[in-house]
Amino acid sequence: MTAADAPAASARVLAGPPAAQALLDDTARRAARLPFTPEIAIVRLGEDPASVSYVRGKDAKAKETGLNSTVHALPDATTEAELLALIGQLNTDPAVNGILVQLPLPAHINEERVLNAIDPDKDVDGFHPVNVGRLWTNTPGNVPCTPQGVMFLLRHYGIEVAGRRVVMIGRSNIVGRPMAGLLVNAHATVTVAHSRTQDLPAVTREADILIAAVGRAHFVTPDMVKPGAVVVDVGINRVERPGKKPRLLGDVHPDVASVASALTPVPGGVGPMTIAQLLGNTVAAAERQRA
Ligand SMILES: NC(=O)C1=CN([C@@H]2O[C@H](COP(=O)(O)OP(=O)(O)OC[C@H]3O[C@@H](n4cnc5c(N)ncnc54)[C@H](OP(=O)(O)O)[C@@H]3O)[C@@H](O)[C@H]2O)C=CC1
Ligand SMILES: Nc1nc(=O)c2c([nH]1)NC[C@@H]1CN(c3ccc(C(=O)N[C@@H](CCC(=O)O)C(=O)O)cc3)C=[N+]21
Repeated sequence: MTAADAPAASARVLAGPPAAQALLDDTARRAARLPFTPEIAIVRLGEDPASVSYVRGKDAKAKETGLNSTVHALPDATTEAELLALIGQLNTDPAVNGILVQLPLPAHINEERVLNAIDPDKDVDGFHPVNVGRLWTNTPGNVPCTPQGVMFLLRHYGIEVAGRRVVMIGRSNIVGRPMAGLLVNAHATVTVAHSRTQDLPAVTREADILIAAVGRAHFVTPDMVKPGAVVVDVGINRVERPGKKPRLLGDVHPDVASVASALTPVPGGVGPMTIAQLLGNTVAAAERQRA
C-alpha cells in the first residue's frame, strides 16, 4: 500500500441520537415531576412532505416522552385570519403549554404576523421578537430549538466553546442568528458569514468550530476547513426519489471528515437534537407557567 492509498484520518462522529436521548431522558424526568401533563400544540398547514414528516416525528417523540401533543393539520387554503383565530384559542387554553407553527407557511400567509401572534411564553420555537430580545440580552426565555440543540450536543461531547473562534455560515432567523447569540452568550468569538461574505474559504479556515446552515448540499469542502476543527452540519437537503424515502444530504461534504477532528453526520446529527430540544422547551415553558 502506498502513502496515497492510506486511509485518511477520519473525524470523530458526533452522533445526535445518544445526545438527544440524554436530553429526552432529562425532559421526561422533569415532565413527570409536574402536577399536570405538559402539552404541546403543533400547527401545520398543507401537505408539504417534509413538514408532514417532521410534524409526525415531533408528535411521536412528544408522546414517547410523556407529554400530550395535539396536531392541528389545516388545509392549504386556510386563511391567515383562521390561523390567527386558532393561535388565539391556543394562547388562552390553560392546558396548552407550548405552541409550534411548522414553517414554511404557504405564500398567502404572512409569517411574521403569525409568529408575532403566539404568546411569547408559549412560543417554544423562540421565534417571537420578545424571545429574540431575551436571547440577545442574555435573559431567560424560549430559545430556538436547533441552535440550542447544537449547544447541547457540543456540551454532551465535551467540546468547549468559551474563548474559541466559531464561524457560523448562515444568518436565518431559525438557525444562524440565534446560534450566533447563544455562542456569544457562551463566550465564543463569533463570525457570521452569508452569501455576501467575501472570500468565504479564508473566513471559514479561521474557525476552531465551523457551523453550516446554508441549505446547499455538500457546500462546505475540505479546503474550507482548518485541520483539526470541529464541524457541525445543520443542513438537511432532501433529494426526492420516486418510490423510495428521500435521501438526506448535509451542507458539509463527506470528505471534510479527513480534515476535521469531529463532525456531525446527516442524518443522525443535529436533526434529532432539534426535536429533543423542542420537548425540553415545552417542559421548561410549563415549569415557568406554573411558577
Ligand atoms: N437539522 C435541523 O434541525 C434543521 C435543519 N435546517 C436546515 O439547515 C439549512 C439552513 O436552513 P435555514 O437557516 O432555515 O436556511 P435559509 O435559506 O433561511 O438561510 C440560508 C443562509 O445561508 C446563506 N447562504 C446561502 N448561500 C450561500 C453562499 N453561497 N455562501 C454563503 N452563505 C450562503 C444565506 O445567506 P443570505 O442571508 O445572504 O441569503 C442564508 O443566510 C437547510 O438545509 C435546512 O433544511 C433548518 C432548520 C432545522
Ligand atoms: N416552526 C418550525 N420549527 C422548527 O424547528 C422547524 C420548522 N418550523 N420547519 C422546518 C425545520 C427543520 N426541522 C427539523 C426537525 C427535525 C429533523 C430531523 O429529525 N432530522 C432527522 C431525519 C429525519 C428524516 O428522516 O426525515 C435527522 O437529521 O437525522 C430535521 C429538521 C425543524 N424545523
